[in-house]
Amino acid sequence: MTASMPHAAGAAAAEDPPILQSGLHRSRTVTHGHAEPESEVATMKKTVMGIGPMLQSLNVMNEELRKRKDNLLRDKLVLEESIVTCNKEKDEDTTKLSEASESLKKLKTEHDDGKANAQKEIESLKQQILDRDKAICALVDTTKAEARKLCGLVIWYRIITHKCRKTRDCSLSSVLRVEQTLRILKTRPSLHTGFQADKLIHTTVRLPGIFSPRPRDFSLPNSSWSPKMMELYDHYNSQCDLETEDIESQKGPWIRLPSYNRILKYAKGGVYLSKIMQSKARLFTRNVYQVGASFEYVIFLNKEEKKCVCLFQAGHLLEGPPGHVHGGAIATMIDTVTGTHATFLSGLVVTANLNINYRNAIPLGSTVILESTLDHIEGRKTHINCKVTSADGSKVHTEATALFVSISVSHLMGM
Ligand SMILES: CCCCCCCC/C=C\CCCCCCCC(=O)SCCNC(=O)CCNC(=O)[C@H](O)C(C)(C)COP(=O)(O)OP(=O)(O)OC[C@H]1O[C@@H](n2cnc3c(N)ncnc32)[C@H](O)[C@@H]1OP(=O)(O)O
Repeated sequence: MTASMPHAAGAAAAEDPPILQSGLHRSRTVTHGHAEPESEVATMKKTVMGIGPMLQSLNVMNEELRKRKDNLLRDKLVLEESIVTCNKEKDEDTTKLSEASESLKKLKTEHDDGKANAQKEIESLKQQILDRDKAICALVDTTKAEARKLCGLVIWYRIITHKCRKTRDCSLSSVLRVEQTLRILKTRPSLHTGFQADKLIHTTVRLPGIFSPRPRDFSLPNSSWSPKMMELYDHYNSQCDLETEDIESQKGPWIRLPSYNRILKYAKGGVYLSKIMQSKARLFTRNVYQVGASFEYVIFLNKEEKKCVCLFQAGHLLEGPPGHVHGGAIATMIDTVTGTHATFLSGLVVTANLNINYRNAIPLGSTVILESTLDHIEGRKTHINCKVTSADGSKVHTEATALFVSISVSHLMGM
């Protein structure tokens, strides 16, 4: 029994708090050691008295721990709840994502289908354009005779109507002749390009008297031209061969280009162009009858040097900054001269790009020279340079580069 005592005491010591342990230990020692009992009791009492506050603090600690445990349990519950909510949201998001990717897939399919359809439409339109071009080429190239006949009829019709107007000949035979021509023209196969005999006749009939078969040539000198302008004109004009109907017979280096439609014949391929494009409209620069008021100019072409020179005198209608020429009017002249030049070099063209540097303002009424030179031709593109200088060449007013792109007749008709 005694042998097992220390073991039991040791086990109790392991479970009890340290102060309690030391008190018990001492009482055991006292019992076994036969020490003075009274003092030992007093010590024991003291020890027991000390245990009370210790137990109290232990209770407080215990309470705190319990509270912490409760809090942790509550937090755990909250976390569990939010995990459930998160999982729910995650599920919802996954569903939404799959729905979105589904609709995206649908949209993509629709887009691809639309694109394929558009591509098909583009192809078919391209084909239509090609067919239209082919039809025009067929007419222009293979049935020239037919087209010429058509043009001949138009011209004939114009002459008859003009004669009738002039002589006030309203006789039955004249009316019948006109009617008959009209009928023939209307039965001609019209191209799918807006180039319709009907329209042509309509335009011709309704043109006012000023558009006579002999239009005024605005490139000829008039009373508004300054002495400088006249001097320069004489200089270039003296180097021109006389203009004749047959361009092949013009042997001089310079040609003075008349202002009206007939100049188309000088363009590359223009002899035929001038026949199928019977427009009587003029460049807007030639639409002011009051001499000296707006664009007074003449263009000379040098076939050998492949360049153009334009003598230009700006009138008061072209005022921009006080006393000076408007930049747009200068741009117009540059476009006109380089455009004419490019037409001569490359046939039917349109301006694709025009870059202008205005260096010095041009005084109204002064004479300037626009010199247009070929930079290079690259496929459909004709690059032209242009310089505007004072009449004596001492001052550079403007410098420009222009790009012209060759177009087909059908492009022009469809523009
Ligand atoms: C001299 C003696 C002979 C006398 C003859 C006298 C006859 C007198 C008769 C008349 C005188 C004329 C005097 C007046 C002149 C006035 C002219 C005007 O004011 S014209 C109206 C304003 N211009 C337009 O309205 C064009 C509108 N634009 C178009 O129609 C097109 O955009 C066009 C034709 C320019 C191009 O279209 P696409 O589809 O046919 O060709 P894409 O492939 O786009 O271009 C072809 C090449 O050109 C380039 N290009 C096109 N536009 C460009 C740009 N703006 N800048 C740079 N490059 C461009 C491209 O990059 C392409 O080059 P890559 O073949 O690839 O090397």
